[in-house]
Amino acid sequence: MRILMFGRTGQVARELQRRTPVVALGRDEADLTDPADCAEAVRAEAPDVVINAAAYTAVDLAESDEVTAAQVNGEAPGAMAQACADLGIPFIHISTDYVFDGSGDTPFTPDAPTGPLGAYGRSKLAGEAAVRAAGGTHAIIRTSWVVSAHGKNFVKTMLKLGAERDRLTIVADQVGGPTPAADIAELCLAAAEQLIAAPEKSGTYHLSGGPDVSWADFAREIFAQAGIDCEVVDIPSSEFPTPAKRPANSRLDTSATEAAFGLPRPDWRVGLSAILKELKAEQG
Ligand SMILES: NC(=O)C1=CN([C@@H]2O[C@H](COP(=O)(O)OP(=O)(O)OC[C@H]3O[C@@H](n4cnc5c(N)ncnc54)[C@H](OP(=O)(O)O)[C@@H]3O)[C@@H](O)[C@H]2O)C=CC1
Ligand SMILES: Cc1cn([C@H]2C[C@H](O)[C@@H](COP(=O)(O)OP(=O)(O)O[C@H]3O[C@@H](C)C(=O)[C@@H](O)[C@H]3O)O2)c(=O)[nH]c1=O
Ligand SMILES: [Mg+2]
Repeated sequence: MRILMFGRTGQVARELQRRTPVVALGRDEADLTDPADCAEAVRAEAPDVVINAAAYTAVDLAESDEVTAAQVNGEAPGAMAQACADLGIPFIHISTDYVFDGSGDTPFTPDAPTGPLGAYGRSKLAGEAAVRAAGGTHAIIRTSWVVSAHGKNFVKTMLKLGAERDRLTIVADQVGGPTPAADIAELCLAAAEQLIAAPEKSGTYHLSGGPDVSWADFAREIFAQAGIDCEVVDIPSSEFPTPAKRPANSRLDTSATEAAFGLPRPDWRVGLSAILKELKAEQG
């Protein structure tokens, strides 16, 4: 299976490259602010499958830079998907829990109504629509709270802040599933393989780690596993003002993913322990 991937340095992009040979296009080879260039890259490589692991992920920055977010997260995936549809190859795309409005307290199923609260979520929702509109074989994998040993994520932030401070205030009224980038990479590869053989599996799927947890409780588990002595104090989102509003309920129903691809919902506490081990090994 010859895989072309957009993204090289991101969390999911790195985990994919650890698992299998891929042609990975970094920003220098394909800039997602130039959607036509991305489509041309697909046609030039003519692979068996394309995975898009690149995105504009700066949630707060997107509020004041929505034009760029819309190009990178909306138009570029649409152009990639159209090029894939023209070639008759599957397109694997990653989306987010932030397409939902965060209402209620039950997990969102893939067909639940969307309603993004901010510019990042709107741009990702536009990307989903463009991928579907291209009409080709595709998997849109919505995930949440991505963590890994590399790049920017909540685990890395907590390890840094926890070493500097003996007390942190963390929001406790946003609940979701932390998801190791490694598990997303596994699902992308399973989906790529299976969509080639069974294009009728095209559709939108959810993957998040379990159990669902608040950011505050996630921080507590990070400190417990890392052996860091830092008190976590629960606060409401109103006490942590940010440019972008985040959904209170980020729970994703992953049952259809398990049924279609045979991958069980990952336990993020196991993934977290692997991430901490990897970081420790790197520090020597
Ligand atoms: N991070 C998270 O918590 C979540 C992420 N997701 C989704 O998962 C997917 C993977 O996310 P993740 O691995 O965390 O992302 P990262 O933020 O770790 O990496 C993003 C990647 O996109 C690249 N990129 C950004 N802008 C451009 C551009 N204009 N042209 C080319 N490349 C660009 C970055 O390149 P460079 O290094 O050069 O900046 C980087 O390689 C994305 O679709 C994201 O929306 C979904 C839910 C949660
Ligand atoms: C650093 C810090 C954060 N927080 C809160 C802010 C926020 O609600 C929560 C997590 O902060 P982050 O900045 O990591 O969150 P954020 O960047 O919004 O993470 C999101 O990224 C995008 C790309 C996604 O698609 C989402 O699934 C989600 O992972 O923790 C505190 O309450 N106290 C703190 O000291
Ligand atoms: Mg962030």
